[in-house]
Amino acid sequence: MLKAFTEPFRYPRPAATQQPSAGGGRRPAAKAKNWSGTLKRIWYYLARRQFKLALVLLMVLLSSGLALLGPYLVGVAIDHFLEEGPSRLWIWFLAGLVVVYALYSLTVWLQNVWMIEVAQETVYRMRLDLFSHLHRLPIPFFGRRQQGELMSRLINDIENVSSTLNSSAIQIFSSVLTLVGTVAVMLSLSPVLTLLTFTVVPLMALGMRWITRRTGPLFKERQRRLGELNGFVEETLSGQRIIKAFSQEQRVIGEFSARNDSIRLAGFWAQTISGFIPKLMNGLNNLSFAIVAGFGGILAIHGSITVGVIIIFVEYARQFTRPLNDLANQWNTLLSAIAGAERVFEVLDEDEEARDESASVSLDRLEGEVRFHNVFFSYEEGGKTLDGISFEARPGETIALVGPTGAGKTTLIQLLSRFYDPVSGTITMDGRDITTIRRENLRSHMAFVLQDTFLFAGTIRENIRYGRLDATDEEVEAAARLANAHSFIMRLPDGYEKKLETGGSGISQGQKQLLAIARAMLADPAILILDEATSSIDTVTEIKIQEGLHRLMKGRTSFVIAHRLNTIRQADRILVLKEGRLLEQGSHEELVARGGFYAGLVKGQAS
Ligand SMILES: Nc1ncnc2c1ncn2[C@@H]1O[C@H](COP(=O)(O)OP(=O)(O)OP(=O)(O)O)[C@@H](O)[C@H]1O
Repeated sequence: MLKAFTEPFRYPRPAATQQPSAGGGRRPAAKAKNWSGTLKRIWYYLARRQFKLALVLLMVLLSSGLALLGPYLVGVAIDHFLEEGPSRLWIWFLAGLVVVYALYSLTVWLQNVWMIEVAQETVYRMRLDLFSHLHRLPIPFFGRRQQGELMSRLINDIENVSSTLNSSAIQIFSSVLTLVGTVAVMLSLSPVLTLLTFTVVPLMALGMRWITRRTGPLFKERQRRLGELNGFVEETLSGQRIIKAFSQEQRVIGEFSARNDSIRLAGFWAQTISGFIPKLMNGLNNLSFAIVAGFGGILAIHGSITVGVIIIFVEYARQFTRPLNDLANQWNTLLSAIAGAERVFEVLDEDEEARDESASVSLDRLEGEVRFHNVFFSYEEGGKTLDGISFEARPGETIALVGPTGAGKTTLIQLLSRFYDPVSGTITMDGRDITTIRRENLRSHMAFVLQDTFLFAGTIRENIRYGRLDATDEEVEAAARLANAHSFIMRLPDGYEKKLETGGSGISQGQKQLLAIARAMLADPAILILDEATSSIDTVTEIKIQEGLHRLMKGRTSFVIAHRLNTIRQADRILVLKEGRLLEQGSHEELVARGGFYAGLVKGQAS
């Protein structure tokens, strides 16, 4: 059976420390800011397409070899014709060159196509892993993170990795190969001229070091700020009503502007400084060209090298600095991709919701008997959010939870659904410790109807069917009838096919509640969690909701966070919580007769 719905409880804001059992603890940030670790993990993804990758590498090898062969042929041809004079061989040299460059283009094209395939597969896996992992993370994790920021990791950071793998990875690899090959051939032709060409290398290395030391942190910072901006945008868009209601538009725009500006600044400096790289490389390239031409000419005059070798060197000097240039250009892209990948792996390293014990069971049926045995719980070390709670709910009973704000009512429910586990004490269902029941199975026996009903973008029918995905249309409508939702649905222009926007804008608060009841009805759970609406709903809808709830609660163990005297009065047992302690429990009459805290509350409400 599927869970009716895990509504967004009002999960409070970040807890500084986690209960270990909550499973939200972060591992030491060893992997973050760890280059080799991050690259290894990217490799782990790439290695899934080993065969294609091997083909790519083969093509890169071939293309790099062909790139070396071209200029070599030209040099050999020049020397040949200078020595032997004009001959018919030129046709063959020309044909050879055409073949070399045609093969070069073919191998480059093939490596690109295959690498795109590998890259797309890699980011597909990464994205899937991250999304699946996000859905296995414990609830406290989401209290600590902004949704938009997480989305930015899922979309922007992975996109960053994708574009780098698509283009830069090959380029970097082929640059290294070309570089090694060029140097090897240069050395074999003229060690002296090679050394002279190398004189620009230390300058290049120094320049690059100076630049990347500055741009690396800037790119990373920009990425981080971009993630935060995403979070901010998401938060302000979802909190539109509150922002408008409190006339905070200008403040929000001001804050956005400041954040936007900080990204602009980080981006400006990162791009400006890294923009020096091509200029620097170009300058040094020209310098090496001049060195080869000048000194090569002198060597040729002295007869220690041929004109052909100079031509080869001029071409190779360019080939030698070009990969360096490419490497330098790709460096920034690589830096930003590694920063992105690190941010993805950082989330992947978050501990998942603690795994179910291997001995955990799945129950087909649950009667709905619930017991708390001396349960203690705290969000933070040393606190006492729940302080020795013990009570029993027999199958089918309605338990009302009352008490002042912050008393621990929501927390008690969170423990029941195992979003958190007690620090000590046990919670049992049908006599079985709930930690021995698989979480998914446990939650599938529960349904939630909360104040703030969350509806997904989709039709009304789809939203009700969320309670049980294999329900037929007839079952969906029957559930809606029982929930008193059918008549309002039929009055809508498209009836059950009416499309709702995310959050269910377009229908009223009361109607949303009726849909939530229908959804829970369809799920047919043994245990119900109800958070009574505090907002005022018109009397007719209110009666409909009460009727619907009444039918829904029949035969199920229901926990109601109650605000209304009516509900409380009808409950089989009322648990009165205050500052985490269970002050009193009993029926309405019993508690009134006792004349304690509850009796005071009732008097207060009555007056
Ligand atoms: N994630 C959290 N981290 C730290 N403290 C929390 C967290 N959630 C709740 N608390 C604290 O635990 C206490 C109990 O909160 P809880 O939400 O259970 O109260 P409640 O009785 O449901 O209140 P209300 O009627 O206002 O919803 C409060 O003091 C609250 O501040």
